[in-house]
Amino acid sequence: MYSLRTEHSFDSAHFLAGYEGKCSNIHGHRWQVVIEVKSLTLQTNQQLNGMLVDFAQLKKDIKEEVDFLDHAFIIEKNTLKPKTVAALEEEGFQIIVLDFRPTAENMAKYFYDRMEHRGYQVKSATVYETPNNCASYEE
Ligand SMILES: Nc1nc2c(c(=O)[nH]1)N=C([C@H](O)[C@H](O)COP(=O)(O)OP(=O)(O)OP(=O)(O)O)CN2
Ligand SMILES: [Zn+2]
Repeated sequence: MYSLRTEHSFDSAHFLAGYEGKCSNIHGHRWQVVIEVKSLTLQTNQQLNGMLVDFAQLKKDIKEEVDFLDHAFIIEKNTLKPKTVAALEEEGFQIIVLDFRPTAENMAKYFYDRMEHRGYQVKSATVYETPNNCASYEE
């Protein structure tokens, strides 16, 4: 089995609704996303001969996924009043509403699914919330 690994980061704010402690308040992270993709075989055509996928393509794809969340305020659906979300949007803030609590674990699954959706066989997705703390998802 071959695997490739690349990483990219984004800066965004979030909070954990229902959490008892400081993480219930709005705060920011430099989220570091590490993606590993896998394949039993390598490509054989000229340009990609001997490659699982061109690193350039893999980097482009993860960058697009990560950039969607960059410099945004990530909110779990139904955890803020609609009028609060509307007011933030009216102020021009970049708001991303997700169906799940934005923990490192759930964000790892999110990136796993996004990359699978792009056609990759994902080995694992890891998300660092801080330089020392990360969560991974794999199947
Ligand atoms: N299993 C998880 N635990 C926690 C998560 C998570 O995603 N998965 N997230 C948080 C908070 O988002 C918080 O930002 C992280 O908290 P903490 O580790 O305390 O990070 P700090 O950098 O603030 O740590 P210090 O040691 O205080 O500098 C909480 N738990
Ligand atoms: Zn946090």
